[in-house]
Amino acid sequence: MNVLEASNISKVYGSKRGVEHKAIDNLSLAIEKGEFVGVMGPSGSGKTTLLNMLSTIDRLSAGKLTINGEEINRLNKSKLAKFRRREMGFIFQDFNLLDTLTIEENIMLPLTLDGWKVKEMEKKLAEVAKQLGIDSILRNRSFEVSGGQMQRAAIARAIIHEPAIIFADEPTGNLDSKSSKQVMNALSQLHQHKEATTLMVTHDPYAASFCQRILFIKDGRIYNELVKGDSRQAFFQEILNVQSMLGGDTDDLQTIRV
Ligand SMILES: Nc1ncnc2c1ncn2[C@@H]1O[C@H](COP(=O)(O)OP(=O)(O)OP(=O)(O)O)[C@@H](O)[C@H]1O
Repeated sequence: MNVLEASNISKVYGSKRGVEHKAIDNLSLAIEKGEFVGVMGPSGSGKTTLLNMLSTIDRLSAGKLTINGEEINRLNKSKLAKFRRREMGFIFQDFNLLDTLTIEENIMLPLTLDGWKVKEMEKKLAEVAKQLGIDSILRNRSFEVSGGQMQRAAIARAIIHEPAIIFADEPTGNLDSKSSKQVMNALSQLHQHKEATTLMVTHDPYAASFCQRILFIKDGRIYNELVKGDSRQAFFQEILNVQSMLGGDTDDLQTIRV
């Protein structure tokens, strides 16, 4: 079953001089339930635009987007806001935790906004905190814990309401290699044991090697697709090969830490 289906979607940006720029060009993709899909591509290829379109933050210029059976274009503003809150989880590069709240208050935020009972929230909190190995920091504030712990708390917040799909934007972008490994292990565990469906945009080939499938974007179109076999190390090498064919971010090639 497909959780997300995008058919012939495009995004056109206007410019000050009236010249239009097609950042996403007639692109189609589908994500099955439980899949962990990565999106990679050189700078300016359209990754952020695609993520914003698929996560309903940006409207499509053309095409059709269906998530969990719901055609997004047909939802009005308030229904879309509710749909996004219930059916989507977000993980950002800079964690986006509120530092006036404790870690546990941050994690429970999606449930608080949805009016859950305290007992039920606490039960769910205990479950996700255990999964992500952050039980011991729940009473701390975000500035009292490490980057890796902050990101694992952000993952807990993204999954606590069991959304249909999780969107992750460069989740390891602000982390050292040890924390990146913990965060990517946590995400792939969720994918393996909880059937969480995830779309992750990343420049980091190491992080991407935890995905099941990578879509490479160039000039707003899908340039190539890689599917992981049995070995993450071999997949990592294949990702590097496609990246070098695509050109662009030479910095990415320095992230060799299989
Ligand atoms: N709001 C906007 N208005 C006009 N053009 C835009 C806008 N946002 C992005 N673009 C253009 O669309 C193209 C795709 O940009 P996008 O940010 O999606 O690329 P990206 O692959 O995420 O890049 P990076 O890896 O550097 O973040 C670029 O040419 C960019 O200049």
